[in-house]
Amino acid sequence: MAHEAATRRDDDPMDATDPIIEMRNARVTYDDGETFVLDDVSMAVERNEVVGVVGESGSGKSMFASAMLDAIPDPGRLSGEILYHKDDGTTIDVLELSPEELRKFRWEEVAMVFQGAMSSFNPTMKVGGHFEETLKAHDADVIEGMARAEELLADLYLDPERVLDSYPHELSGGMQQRALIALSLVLEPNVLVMDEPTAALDLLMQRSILMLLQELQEKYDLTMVFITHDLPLVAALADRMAVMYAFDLIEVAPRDQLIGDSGHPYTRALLNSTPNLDAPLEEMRAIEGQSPAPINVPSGCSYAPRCPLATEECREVDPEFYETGVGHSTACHHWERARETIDLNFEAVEDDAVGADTEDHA
Ligand SMILES: Nc1ncnc2c1ncn2[C@@H]1O[C@H](COP(=O)(O)OP(=O)(O)OP(=O)(O)O)[C@@H](O)[C@H]1O
Repeated sequence: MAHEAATRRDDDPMDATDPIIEMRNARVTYDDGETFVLDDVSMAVERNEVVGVVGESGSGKSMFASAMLDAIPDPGRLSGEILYHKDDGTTIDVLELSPEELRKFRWEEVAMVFQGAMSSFNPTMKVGGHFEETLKAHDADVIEGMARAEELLADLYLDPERVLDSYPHELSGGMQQRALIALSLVLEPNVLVMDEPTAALDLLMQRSILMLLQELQEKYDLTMVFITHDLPLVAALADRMAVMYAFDLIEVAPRDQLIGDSGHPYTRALLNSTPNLDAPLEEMRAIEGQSPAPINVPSGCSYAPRCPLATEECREVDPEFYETGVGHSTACHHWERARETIDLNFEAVEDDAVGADTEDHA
């Protein structure tokens, strides 16, 4: 068979030389295990890398992000293992932390920023109050911490004095979101997990924030996990990309490989359905059919009912990951045929695309 040359992988956690977070067989259920909205997901995140996680709405991206911090919204239940490797070489088993330990972990090691800053801020408290309250709650030195807050706000091209002295509603959406990113970093976490952090903002502000995140990542050696449905947006920032379909990862690869040489028919369809300035409109193709609800996930490959290459094998055997390139894992029995027969019309994203047209940060 065509794919025999590839190594079949049974070790789900993707290879990593210096992982900071390892998710092993993570599952989330809201109905005592009848259905799963995160279904046996394993992935390692390398220290200092930027991982972009993409997928259609409802594919489980938020569950993936929240699982890293054991922050699944109630009454969801998370099982599996989340390991966090500290700088000092010790390892934290996140799902075994006490509520108090978890509270510290979430700000001091791994911080999270969600879409819609407005709902994260208390509207009756000035922005400066949020920084002070956070520092006090973690027994941090407030004077030192506020100096750090000012530096972070300035890093994000905000006027620290003005922003700290403002109520959240006095700031624009883009300023609020940047203030929230500064707040999430005030306790010097190593990892920043962002779930659609720019979704509510206009295109220019999205690009601008991405450029600032890139600068922050370099300045503070951050590891970033960026969740979005907007593939071109995160492709401009990510070192590695992961694609989710039906509550599971289906492909993980270095950014350029995922965009230029993906092996999964779904990833290729996703790329071809993405609005792209370089591709003629007539080449843009919507993905036919719908992704399954948790109750209807088919057996075998969950993409098989929509896949032009599906065979009996796909309907019967859920594909493991195949190693389809260096650091490139693809959960498809027919990855070689996908590359041969499904043409791509998505042009690779220029690295400097993030910086384009972003002079006005305010
Ligand atoms: N509180 C809940 N109870 C039951 N099911 C839920 C709950 N929250 C989310 N889900 C389900 O979990 C699945 C995954 O949701 P998730 O929010 O992770 O998707 P997503 O890919 O982030 O989508 P979006 O891009 O729309 O935010 C969906 O089918 C959703 O309906």
